[in-house]
Amino acid sequence: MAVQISPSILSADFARLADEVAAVPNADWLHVDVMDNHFVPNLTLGLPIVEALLKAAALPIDCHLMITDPDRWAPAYAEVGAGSVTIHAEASSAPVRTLREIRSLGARAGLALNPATAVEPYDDLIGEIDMLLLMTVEPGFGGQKFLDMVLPKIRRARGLIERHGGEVWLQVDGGVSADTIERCAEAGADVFVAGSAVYGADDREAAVASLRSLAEGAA
Ligand SMILES: O=C(CO)[C@H](O)[C@H](O)COP(=O)(O)O
Ligand SMILES: [Fe+2]
Repeated sequence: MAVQISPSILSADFARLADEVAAVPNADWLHVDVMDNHFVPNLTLGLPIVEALLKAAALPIDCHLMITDPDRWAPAYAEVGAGSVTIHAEASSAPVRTLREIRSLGARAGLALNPATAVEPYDDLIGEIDMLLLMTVEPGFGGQKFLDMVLPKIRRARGLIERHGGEVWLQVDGGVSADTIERCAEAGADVFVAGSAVYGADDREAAVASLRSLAEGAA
C-alpha cells in the first residue's frame, strides 16, 4: 500500500494556475475539483480548464467530479486524458455503466462517498473501480475541518477492499493536514488529497514531502 499525495488546486491561486501546478513536482497526482453549483453549492471549473491543465501539468490529473448527472459528463474527462475520474455515488443513476465507460476510455475509475453515505451498499461495485474516495468533509469547499466521524468508515472500507484483493486505492479528501493525515493512514487510506495544507503553505514542495513522510510513518 504505497502512499500517494494528490494536492488539490482548489486552494491554489486560480489566476496563476500553471505556476501553482508546477509548485508540487514531488506529488503523485494533481487533484482537480469540478463543482457545478447543483450537486454542491459552489462553482469551480470544467472541461476546458481541465484540458488546459493537462497541457500545463507534468503530473497526471485526478478529477473529482462534484456534479449532478456524472453519467452524462464524466466520460468526457477521461476522453481528454485525465488519469483518474471520480464520480459521486449520490449523484449517479447508472454507476456501473459510467465507471465502465471511464475505464474503457483509459482512465482510472473512482467512486466517491459523502461523509453520511455508508460504504457497505457499494461492496459489489469494488470490482468496477480503481479508487474509492471517502469525503472527510461535506463536499463543496476547501479549508473545512476534518470529520473524525469518517475514521471508522475508512477502516471498514479498507477491510472491504482487502476482501476484494486489495488492489483498489482508498483516497481521503477534506481537511487532510499534518494534524489529521496520520489518523487517516492508520485507518487504511493510501491516497491523500490536501488543498489548504499544501497551497496554504509557503513552501508547497516541503508541505507535500512532510505529509508523505507522516503518512508513511503511520501506514
Ligand atoms: O473536494 C474537495 C472539497 O469538496 C477538496 O478536494 C478538498 O476540500 C480539499 O481542500 P482541503 O484540503 O483544504 O480540505
Ligand atoms: Fe476533492
